[in-house]
This record gives sequence, structure tokens and C-alpha cells, in this order.
Amino acid sequence: MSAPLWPAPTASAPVTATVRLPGSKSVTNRALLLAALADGPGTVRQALRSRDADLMAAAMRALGTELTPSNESASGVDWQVTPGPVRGGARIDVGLAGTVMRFVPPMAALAEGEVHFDGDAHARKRPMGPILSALRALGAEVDNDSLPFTVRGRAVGGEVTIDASASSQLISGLLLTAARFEKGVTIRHEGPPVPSMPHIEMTVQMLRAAGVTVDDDTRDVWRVEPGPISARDLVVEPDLSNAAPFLSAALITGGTVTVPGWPALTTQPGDELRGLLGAMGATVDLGPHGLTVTGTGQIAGIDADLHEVGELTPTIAALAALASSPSTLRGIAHLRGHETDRLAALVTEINGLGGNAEETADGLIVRPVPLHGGTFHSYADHRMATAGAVIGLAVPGVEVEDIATTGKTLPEFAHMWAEMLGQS
Ligand SMILES: O=C(O)C1=C[C@@H](OP(=O)(O)O)[C@@H](O)[C@H](O)C1
Ligand SMILES: C=C(OP(=O)(O)O)C(=O)O
Repeated sequence: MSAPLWPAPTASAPVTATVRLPGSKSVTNRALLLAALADGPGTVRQALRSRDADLMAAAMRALGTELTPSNESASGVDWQVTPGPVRGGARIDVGLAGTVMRFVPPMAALAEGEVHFDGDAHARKRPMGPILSALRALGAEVDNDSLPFTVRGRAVGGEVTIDASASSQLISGLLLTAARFEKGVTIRHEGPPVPSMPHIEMTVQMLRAAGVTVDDDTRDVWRVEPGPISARDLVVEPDLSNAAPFLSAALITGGTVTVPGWPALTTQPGDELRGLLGAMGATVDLGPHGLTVTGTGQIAGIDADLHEVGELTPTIAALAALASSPSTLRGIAHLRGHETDRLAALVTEINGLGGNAEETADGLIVRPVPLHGGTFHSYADHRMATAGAVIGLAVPGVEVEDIATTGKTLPEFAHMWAEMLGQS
């Protein structure tokens, strides 16, 4: 049975809107895990509520953490987190969340008993082998190289060599729990370059803010000293990657979109939108009011290496399909292991609307041609669904299949989109 179709609204006038975004998935899921491993009760404020964030909260509870919500809304919550001893005998559903499948198994390796992991059908295809081998090298038992698998503690830590070219999360996952292993952990990456380095910087910064000693002076080597993780009272930044489709509306319609609360300094890769959207023809202004992007209605194609900011690709590819010149997007071969094979999915869906997109060994070439309406499939991928919405702003008759899949990180997407367009 196929999922329902969502008629993507077409913009009939330049969009002028202020769009307030809920908390970052990446910060929320790191903060919840660090709070669960901390030396006392802490608070995670303005945390995201979404499928991925809820799966992380459920995983923490299953492993013995107490989580109490307050100030709850449709997509945000303040969590009071009271850590307990990491408990075995749990079954963890990772859904399709990279952060849950890569961040939680190292924590499970602290437990006495067994912890079983499984997730969505496609989750079984996402790269897990290197982190599971690393856990074995650190002293845990793991019975498989991909989902489903069972972790039997207890790991003591030590030194590991890992090929993390498939995902930065393979490094972040080990780093987050590392201080709690008796010997700490030294990780050495060997292989093609690690993608999404800003996400590893996010991990390192959050560890340091919790009093953990991390040495990342040598390229591709990380050393975490054993020691306590301090409890914190932390406020989660808005999700800048989820700003991408909304800011794109300014470029497409020749309008202005403001995202309040845009941090002046951040490790979120979404901050790169400032440069990328600027290169595609927008005027970008960051100030105390937030980030304001103003478009002309004309979009310039770009030649961009998105290796560090791969999660922005579906939106940038959607803009590229509406541009006035061709685009080449490079450095993103690892997107084949994301929620779906994003390179194949983008090519299929853009071309399904009459477009001209082509896969390369490490990315995409998108040549703009007039598009027509049709079904834009989302492959259970939140960012494919929002890419379809972006194209639909300019192309009448686009219907996005399974818009509800945006609930992975932004459950209110369809409502916020209509509100931005003055159609709610
Ligand atoms: O650590 C994180 O929070 C993330 C790291 C990145 O993963 P990859 O390195 O697998 O691209 C990113 O794409 C994902 O959306 C979130
Ligand atoms: C790659 C992504 O997610 P995940 O955290 O599941 O890897 C993403 O959100 O673009």
C-alpha cells in the first residue's frame, strides 16, 4: 500500500515570513545521551520532540535513565534527566535514526546484561560494521555487523582503529560514551576522509562543556580521558538544517524569510546555508534578529563540495533543479548510506518531474529544465519529502508521497509550510 499524497502548495506571491524552528536533532540526541551518562541530574531545555528524538528518549529510559518532561508542545520539551546505572535486559528500537543506532550501542556496552537493537527495514542497510567492530575491540561482545544485533558488556575501553568514511556518527558514537570506559578511548580513523566533520566538532564541544578531556589535536585521531561527565543545564539550538527548505522559499519566490534564534557561533552544519544560499543568489543577513534570507526569484546554479554538510543536499538539489544554470554537487558519496540512497532517490524524483539530474561517483549534476507536476516519492526520508515541497513551490501539480515522514525531525512541517505561505 502506498502512503497518501500531499499536494505541495505552489507559491502565488513572494513569501514574507518568520519561521521559528524547533530544537536541533543532533544537539538534542547528544544532550540526552550525555545527560543520561552524567554524574547527577541535569536539564535539556527546548529539546526537539520528533520521531528521532523520541526514540532516543525511549532508549535512555530503557537503559535506566529517568526522564521527566515539562513545558511540552507539539515539537519541543524541557527534559529533567536523572541518570541511573546503565541497565541491561533492554530492547532498543532505533527506527531509522542514525544518531540512535550509532550513539546508543557504546552506552549499552557499559551495562551488565544484554541489550538488543533493531529498527526499520532500511535501518538494517545503514553502515554499522565499523562501530560494532570497535566495540568488540574495546571489550564488548556484539553478535552481528549490522542491525539487528545484541551488545553484551562490559567494554573497558582502550585503542581502536576504525574506517569512518561512511559516517561521522561512527566516531561521534564512540566519543560520547568514551569517558565512562575504565581506560577511556583512543580512536584512529584510517580510510577515505570522514564526512560531516562539523558534527564531530559538535560532539567534542559538547563533551568539553561537560568537563570531559578530549584531545583532537592530531588529524583523524581522538583521545578521550576516562572520568565523569558533568551534569548540565543546557538549551538546545534551533535545527538549522531544517531551516533549509524554509529559507529556500525566499530564493524561489523572490521573498524574505527570517529564522529567529540563529546562533552567532555554532557547530551545526546548517550554518553553511549562509554561504550556499548566498552563492545561489540570495542576500543573507545574520544579526540579533536571526538569519534573514532574501531572494530575487532567480536561482544561480552552484559547484559545491557538500562533504561536510551532506544533510543539506536534498534541499540544495531541489533548488538546483529550479536554477537558471547547472549545478555540480560533490563529496557526498556517503549519502548512499543515509535514510535512503539519497543520490539515486534525488535523480529518480527530479527526473520523474521531467528534470535532468545525473549521479556521479561522488555526487550529482543537476541541469535545470522546465519541470512538470507528478508524484515525488519520499522513501521514508524526511529530507526527500521537504525537497519535494521546495520544488512544488515553483512547479504546479507536485504531490509529495508520505509527507508525514518529516516527523523524523520536524513533525510540524506541513503546518509550518502552510503557515509560511499564509495558507494555514
Ligand atoms: O552526528 C549527527 O548528528 C549527524 C551526522 C551526519 O551524519 P553522516 O556523517 O552520516 O552524514 C548528518 O548527516 C546527520 O544528519 C546527523
Ligand atoms: C542523515 C540524516 O539523519 P541520521 O541522523 O538518521 O543519519 C539526516 O537527518 O539528514
